[in-house]
Amino acid sequence: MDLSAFLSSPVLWVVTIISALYIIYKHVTASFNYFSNQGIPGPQPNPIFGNMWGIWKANLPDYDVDLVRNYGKIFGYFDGSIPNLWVTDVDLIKAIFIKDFDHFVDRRSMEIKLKVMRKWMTLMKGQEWKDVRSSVTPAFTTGKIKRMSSLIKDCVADLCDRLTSATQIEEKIDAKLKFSAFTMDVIARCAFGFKIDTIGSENDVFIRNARVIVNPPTTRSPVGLLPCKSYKQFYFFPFSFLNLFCTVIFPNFLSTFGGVFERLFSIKEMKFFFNLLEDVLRDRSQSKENYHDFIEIANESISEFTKEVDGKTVPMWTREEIDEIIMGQSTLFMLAGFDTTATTLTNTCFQLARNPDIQEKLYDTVITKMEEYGEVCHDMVQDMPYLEMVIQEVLRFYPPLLRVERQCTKDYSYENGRIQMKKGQLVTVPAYALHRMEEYYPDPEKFDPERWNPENKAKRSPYTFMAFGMGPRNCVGMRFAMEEMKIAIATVIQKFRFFPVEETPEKLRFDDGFTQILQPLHATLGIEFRQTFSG
Ligand code: HEM
Repeated sequence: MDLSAFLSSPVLWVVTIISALYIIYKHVTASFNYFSNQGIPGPQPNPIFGNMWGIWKANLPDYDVDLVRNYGKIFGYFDGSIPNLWVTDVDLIKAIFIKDFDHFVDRRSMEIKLKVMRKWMTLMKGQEWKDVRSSVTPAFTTGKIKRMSSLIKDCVADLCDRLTSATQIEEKIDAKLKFSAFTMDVIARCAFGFKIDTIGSENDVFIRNARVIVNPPTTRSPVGLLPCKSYKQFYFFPFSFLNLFCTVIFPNFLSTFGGVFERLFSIKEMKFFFNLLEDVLRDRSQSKENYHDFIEIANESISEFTKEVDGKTVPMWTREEIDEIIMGQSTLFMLAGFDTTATTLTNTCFQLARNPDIQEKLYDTVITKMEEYGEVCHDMVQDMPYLEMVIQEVLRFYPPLLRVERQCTKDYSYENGRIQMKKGQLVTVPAYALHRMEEYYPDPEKFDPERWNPENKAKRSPYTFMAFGMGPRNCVGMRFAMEEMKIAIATVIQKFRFFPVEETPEKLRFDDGFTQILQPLHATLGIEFRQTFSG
């Protein structure tokens, strides 16, 4: 047989294809004994997709609860070929997130080199993340947040005007829409130094651009996620189909072709916000005015961050780097702080409508504190333990981010080698499922703020609550979010009463799809003005 006949022979083709398939199969399943070799249980993975086949058919919160129920507190899962240890054991959570954090500094993320976005704290890794986080953290101390509280109060006053109009028109509201408009207003004023003139209007240029960025198309169809405006999935927890494909099934794809994907981010809506911030920073460099917003406060804290060079203390960042870090965190503020906060406010009002006794108790505490403080303000909401208990219970019941993730950054051994983790493997704490474990929260489907009174709280490990994550890489905006939510709830509850109407569901349902941020559906609530309110 001559060479060309040999090369075109059907037998050779069949043998080649079978061999190639065998090699691919071996490659994609090579890690599948990673957990079983250590005696760690878990669902059986499939080639290519690991355990992720079919997640788009499931409602993620229920999916996570079922997995934990079926496989226990520590089990192995495969994101494609990447081993991912799911943990709801409090000792192991403590070890990973606090004690041995230096082995778990990063989250899984793609590398972005594009200006501004490369400074998004959620995506950064290693030492660079530590430096940026350390310089931005002082902007979120209680004192600094108190400075921003007057801006939040202005936004709450506008929210109350819009709710008052709603009581006059229909006596019911789409709570998610109303609170989304409010949180967008807060972000515009605090993070962009911008006042939205017509909140809720499609014609407002800020809202129009923001909507594209914060409302990615979530759908059950993987193809529907391809347009890639779904930053949320990218920057937090890679779950869009494209991301699933790239980071999970072919983990090296993004680092190799990351540049192509960067361009997908660089859409005109994102540029609108960069340009806006550039203008604000330019104007402010020549202004002596005080603004009391995040831009001003972050500028102070980042500029004050120093390093040692040749025994001398010098500024850590150049002016250009400071501007880039501010712009990065301000745009991230919108991505990380918009939906999480709007969703929690919506869920709080839903629970208050469904639990009138809790709503009345909260109302009474607000009225009592009003007598002491005269107005809803930073000091008043800091002095309202019951308000804090209600919000904590809402966050337990519905943590807006379903899962908290870390990537192992250097090999790790837990309990003398009982569990071995290799660099690159993932760790997931399924916050929603953790918060529904009977062992930690008896009768978990009961909404009960009393779980958070000092006596009950002291009986529980702090590692059973992961709504804001945990440890040095927890939510940097937690104090800001709590301040915003407390001022909003205390003010709104003092003026309005929420109640269920025909459209109000018995239990909140959440959007299906890949997104890991809970999206409440049909949160229609009745609302009425409180007769007793004299303000
Ligand atoms: C109810 C509101 C919020 C919730 C439930 C929430 C929750 C979370 C969670 C679970 C994480 C991951 C933490 C971890 O990995 O341990 C996180 C990270 C983060 N959040 Fe929030 N968040 C909220 C509001 C905000 C706000 C208002 C901002 C901005 C001011 C913000 C900025 C961030 C940033 C920048 C990170 C990444 C931190 C880092 O990588 O160092 N969040 N958040």
